[in-house]
Amino acid sequence: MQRSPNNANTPSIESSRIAVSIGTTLDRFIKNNQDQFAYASGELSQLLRDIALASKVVNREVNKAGLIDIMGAVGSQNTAGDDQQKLDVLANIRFTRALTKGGEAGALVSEEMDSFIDLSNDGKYVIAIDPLDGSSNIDVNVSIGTIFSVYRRKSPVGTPIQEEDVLQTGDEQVAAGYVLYGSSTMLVYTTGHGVNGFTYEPTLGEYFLSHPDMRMPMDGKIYSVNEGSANSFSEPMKAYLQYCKDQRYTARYIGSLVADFHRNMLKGGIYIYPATAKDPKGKLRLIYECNALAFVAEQAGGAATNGRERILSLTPETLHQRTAFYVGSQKMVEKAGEMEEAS
Ligand SMILES: O=P(O)(O)OC[C@H]1O[C@](O)(COP(=O)(O)O)[C@@H](O)[C@@H]1O
Ligand SMILES: [Mg+2]
Ligand SMILES: [Mg+2]
Repeated sequence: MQRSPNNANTPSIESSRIAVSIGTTLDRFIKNNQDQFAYASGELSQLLRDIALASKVVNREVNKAGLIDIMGAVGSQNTAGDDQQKLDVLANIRFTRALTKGGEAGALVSEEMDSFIDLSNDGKYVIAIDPLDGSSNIDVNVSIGTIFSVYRRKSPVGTPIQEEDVLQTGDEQVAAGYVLYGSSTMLVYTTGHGVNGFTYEPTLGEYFLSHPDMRMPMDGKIYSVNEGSANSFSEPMKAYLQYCKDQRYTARYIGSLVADFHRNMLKGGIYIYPATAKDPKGKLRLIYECNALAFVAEQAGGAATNGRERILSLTPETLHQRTAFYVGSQKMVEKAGEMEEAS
């Protein structure tokens, strides 16, 4: 690690992708890397700031979940048929409000909203969001997250939002990432120029660069699968699970996609939510869960498939479409794919 010439104590990393100092604020990092934002007109970077701001508000509520009345369900269900938790609804309000206020977003797609919102403004971007990921873990104080994808609208600004604007392939994302509300709160994102992670410092109310140029190990020894549904897995999936055990891999499953993904990105591993009897098309949603993490994974040197095809190449047909999801270290995703292909 080089030492920056003008401040011997500040570690700095020079790489072909970025020039940063650990401890750079998110705002400063965005400013310094404006050229990484497609079209570089400031709108996309402002969108990212709006997402960061909303995540700070949600973080504040998550941190005191046991003290304030945001535990439990609200009594309604979302399109996926999940019981909406109070924090699902609250997080959806916070992100919708922040993204609507900014004016850069022209449309919003959310797990917690049946159809997309056309903001009828001059916003050039379409945001797809899972406001609160890992809802089953809210009341038990286990890490949860937020997942977001940003697309550029295709229809002309000032005209109604069309299906083509909200049903884009993952390869068309211009930015994507997640927020992890864990022992610390982190925001991790990519704009197609590598992946960077920022840790939230609550007393200063700022995100600081803590994980520059994140790389996912090519191989790993961790597998994350809900084995409780294993009886209804396909034969190739059962075979891959047995292969993981024969290799003496470690089983780790938090039940919050963002948290399982983040761990495997740092340590090397694979997360799989395959097709099951209960969810024959898989459980996770292509547009606001899988596309974002697939973009981050690939940008960090990992891979993401539905068992056979690249997630980012899939063309969605409906907003809340589900898919089987295999994501993580390249060699592990390839191995699982080979076993699928062999069947
Ligand atoms: O309880 P299961 O079937 O293992 O499913 C857990 C998965 O479902 C999810 O909770 C779905 O996400 P939401 O909480 O946003 O609906 C993922 O975070 C998690 O990986
Ligand atoms: Mg989710
Ligand atoms: Mg959710």
